[in-house]
Amino acid sequence: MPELARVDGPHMGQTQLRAATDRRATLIAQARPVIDYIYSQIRDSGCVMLLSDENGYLLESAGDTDFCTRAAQVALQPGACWAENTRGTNAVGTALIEGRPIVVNGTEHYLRHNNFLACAAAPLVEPGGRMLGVIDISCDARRYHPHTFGLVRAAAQMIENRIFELTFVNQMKLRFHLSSACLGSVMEGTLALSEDGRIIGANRTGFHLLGLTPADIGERDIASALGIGLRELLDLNRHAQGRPVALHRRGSESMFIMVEHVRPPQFLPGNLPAVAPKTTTEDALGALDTGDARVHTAIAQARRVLGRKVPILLQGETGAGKDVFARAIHASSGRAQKPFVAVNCAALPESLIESELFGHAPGSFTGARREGALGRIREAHGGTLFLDEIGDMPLHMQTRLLRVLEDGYVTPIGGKPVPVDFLLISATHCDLKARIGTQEFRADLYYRLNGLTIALPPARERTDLPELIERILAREALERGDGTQLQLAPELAGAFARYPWPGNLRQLAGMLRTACLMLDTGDTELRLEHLSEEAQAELNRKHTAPPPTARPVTLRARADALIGNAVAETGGNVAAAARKLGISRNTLYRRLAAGAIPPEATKTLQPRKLNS
Ligand SMILES: Nc1ncnc2c1ncn2[C@@H]1O[C@H](COP(=O)(O)OP(=O)(O)OP(=O)(O)O)[C@@H](O)[C@H]1O
Repeated sequence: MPELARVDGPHMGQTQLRAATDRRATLIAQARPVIDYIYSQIRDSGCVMLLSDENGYLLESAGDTDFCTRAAQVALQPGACWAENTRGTNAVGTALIEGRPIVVNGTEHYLRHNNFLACAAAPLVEPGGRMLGVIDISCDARRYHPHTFGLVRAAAQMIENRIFELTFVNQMKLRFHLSSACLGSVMEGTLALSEDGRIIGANRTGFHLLGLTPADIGERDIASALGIGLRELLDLNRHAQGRPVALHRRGSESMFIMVEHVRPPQFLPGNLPAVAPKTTTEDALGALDTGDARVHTAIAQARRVLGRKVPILLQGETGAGKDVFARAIHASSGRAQKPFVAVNCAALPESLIESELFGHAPGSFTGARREGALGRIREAHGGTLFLDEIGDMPLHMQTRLLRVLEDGYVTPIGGKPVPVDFLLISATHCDLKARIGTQEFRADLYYRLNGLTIALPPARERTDLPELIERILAREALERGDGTQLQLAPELAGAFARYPWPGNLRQLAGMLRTACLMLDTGDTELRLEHLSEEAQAELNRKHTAPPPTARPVTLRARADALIGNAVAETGGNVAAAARKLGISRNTLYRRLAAGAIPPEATKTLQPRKLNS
């Protein structure tokens, strides 16, 4: 029998434990209901159920008082570390190391004083393959029943499935199993699919049933995995009207499938649907609920995590309202009285971003402020940190940010680590997964930011433009000081309905603001003539049908053409072109750098402007 090594491994104090649980808020929020449910089935059988983090620190427990008292004597309780390198072979630590479910019974424990335990544990892995922690059921070795191993594996699968659903809440999902009875159960395989049928995520059963590996995610499409294309799959599913469909595969067993395809209602130019009834909720998030189904879903998602420290990733095109949405989350949360600190990662020069974000100690480097600087992260302490354009954060800053998010401490340049507490909301207009693929963005940071992804629709797809316009006009009227409700003339309303709004709500709000300024005193109707000449031409250009073309025109090509026109028309003045398009200069620079520029406009651009 091995000698008794260290009786006590590392143990966190109450404050550290609180900080550690705050950092794993998403994991705990998804694990807690499962722990409560499974424990309710095994209560009074002399056991404890435990959740550990990815380092083996126990975070949560639910157990029978008598057994918990015995377990506490060997530190089997929240705060203690059960990593294999501190306590030798044990279920939590060994499951972490081996990455598979395991039972460690009685004398199989390395430490003699743990030999009275029987522990079954299963690792928890997030959709991207990163280890999140372990779920464990421990009891007295004399009372161990093999069923416990099945229970703990089922619990792990339930938790992983919950995390999967949260991660891909807005994506099309394919649910499948070899048995139709397993569809809708914890055993079903699930794939998250992009609109063009690429596999962007899979749960554990999904990987197993289709023989996928993490390297397939983002690479393979549904046709290569299941032998049926997306269109065919959707057709089959439509005909099945909610019933499972049997898919006969050559050389493999038949599979039962169901597609969950939540497609938002489309904005039909010139045919505005009726506006949904106004919300009666008066809080900041409720005020954004102006009748669009996708925005309504986004608000409902945000509400679900209000009050919990779940990092939120806002996704949407430039000007779609991410900043406004982030502020509304903050204002509706319990942190509303604390600071809301917004940082535009694309706007910060790379040389300043480190001290701006993390702060610096007095006199820590040449050029530093003598009194030092707190840094934006610490300024957000107690409140919300909003990292806009997170996709543009330099890689080495991503590493530092990841550390802050993992440790809950920020280390100013030349200073010591300081604990920080903030709700993190980040926003991006770009496809972070694609940036992970090109190694411009860290996958582990992506998963850390993405406790919940909320997608905001572009203006052209919103079904509530009339309502939004009404709100913006009401605000303008208030600012004018007369409070009279302004209206759009039918001709202008029609032009707005047909226009695709490349600059999204920013462009819409900008146009309305200019028009309001042009109104004569006493006039309450906005007409085309109140818009700038540029805006009128822009709206008119969209009235005319695009010239017939042999090749299909992609959205990207249309956007590039608009950008090219704007740059050409402003004689290469990037700031003016960005204003005209209603997008930020940074976005314009990015698109120009990506080649969104016709040769004739290139001649007019001055290099200084591109680099400024
Ligand atoms: N719900 C809304 N109601 C009315 N106006 C809105 C709304 N959301 C956004 N806007 C208008 O659009 C402008 C741009 O919004 P916001 O800055 O939130 O967009 P964004 O997605 O963060 O853009 P970027 O990616 O460029 O930072 C706002 O200043 C406001 O005028």
